[in-house]
Amino acid sequence: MSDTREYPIEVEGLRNAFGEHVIHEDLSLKVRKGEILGVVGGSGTGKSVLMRSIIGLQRPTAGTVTVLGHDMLRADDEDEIDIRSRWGVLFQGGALFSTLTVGENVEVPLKQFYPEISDHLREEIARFKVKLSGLPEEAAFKYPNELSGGMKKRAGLARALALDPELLFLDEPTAGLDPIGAAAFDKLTRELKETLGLTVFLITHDLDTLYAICDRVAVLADRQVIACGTIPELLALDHPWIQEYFNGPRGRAALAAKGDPEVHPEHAGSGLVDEDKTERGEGQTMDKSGKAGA
Ligand SMILES: Nc1ncnc2c1ncn2[C@@H]1O[C@H](COP(=O)(O)OP(=O)(O)OP(=O)(O)O)[C@@H](O)[C@H]1O
Repeated sequence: MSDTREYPIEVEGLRNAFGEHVIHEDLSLKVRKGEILGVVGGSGTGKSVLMRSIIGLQRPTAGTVTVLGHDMLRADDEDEIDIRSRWGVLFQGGALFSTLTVGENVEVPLKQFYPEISDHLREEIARFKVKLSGLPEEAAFKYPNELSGGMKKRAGLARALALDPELLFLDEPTAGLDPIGAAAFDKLTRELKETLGLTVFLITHDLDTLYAICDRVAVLADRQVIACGTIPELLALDHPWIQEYFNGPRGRAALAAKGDPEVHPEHAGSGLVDEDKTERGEGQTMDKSGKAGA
């Protein structure tokens, strides 16, 4: 059964370090059910490490990560299998097995999590996911090296969707795609989110993607999520990185392509303040620089 909690992903007080190199310190983030959350930040700020911490590929040195109500750092094997079967991940570059066809790649998680499914049904499901990802059906029989960059991304997406996930993690899905291919991938992501009711954690450097499909954007800097909100909300902050990013020449071009980012009614009230904490009287306020204060 699908999860009904408001925040399927909750990260609190996260610390990640490689030796002396501290990547995250007291980082907190909540992802709302049904949203596409864009995650941005300069190169090396730890966007991928954050994603890896959430999906259990990176063990933090402190903090808690709760996914679909499960404490990821203390989950037993059974819990872990359950949670892993409820998310799909598209890694940078697609991470397809080069010796398997696209269809066989999509079958991998099906075999792993549902070994009892018959070969015939598994192949049918894989072909359906290939089509769902916007590839022609015959792409299921091709090997990754026979595909264009855009097709590889879609093949990776088909595999991420294999288990009908509730959560979808996308690490720079439009990197390396031409603008038309990138826009088509964005549209597909949005459509899939809406039709399948997905919650999407999307790491990107692509401003067009942020404007086109993200409901909110989390900004990583100074080892933390320094702000999280709609683009209009972020634009109201005068943090230097945020201003340079969204109001620099590329940001303005992306904005012009999209039109004025008015606050959508569904975003009203989705402020930068942690509403739950406010209710509990322990709210953080955000000063205009986007820094969380007491
Ligand atoms: N396994 C690892 N061992 C040591 N250092 C690592 C490891 N993984 C990541 N790092 C370091 O952690 C920092 C954050 O890396 P990460 O890949 O999360 O950055 P990012 O924000 O995703 O960057 P980019 O936008 O360039 O992809 C980098 O300095 C990186 O070198």
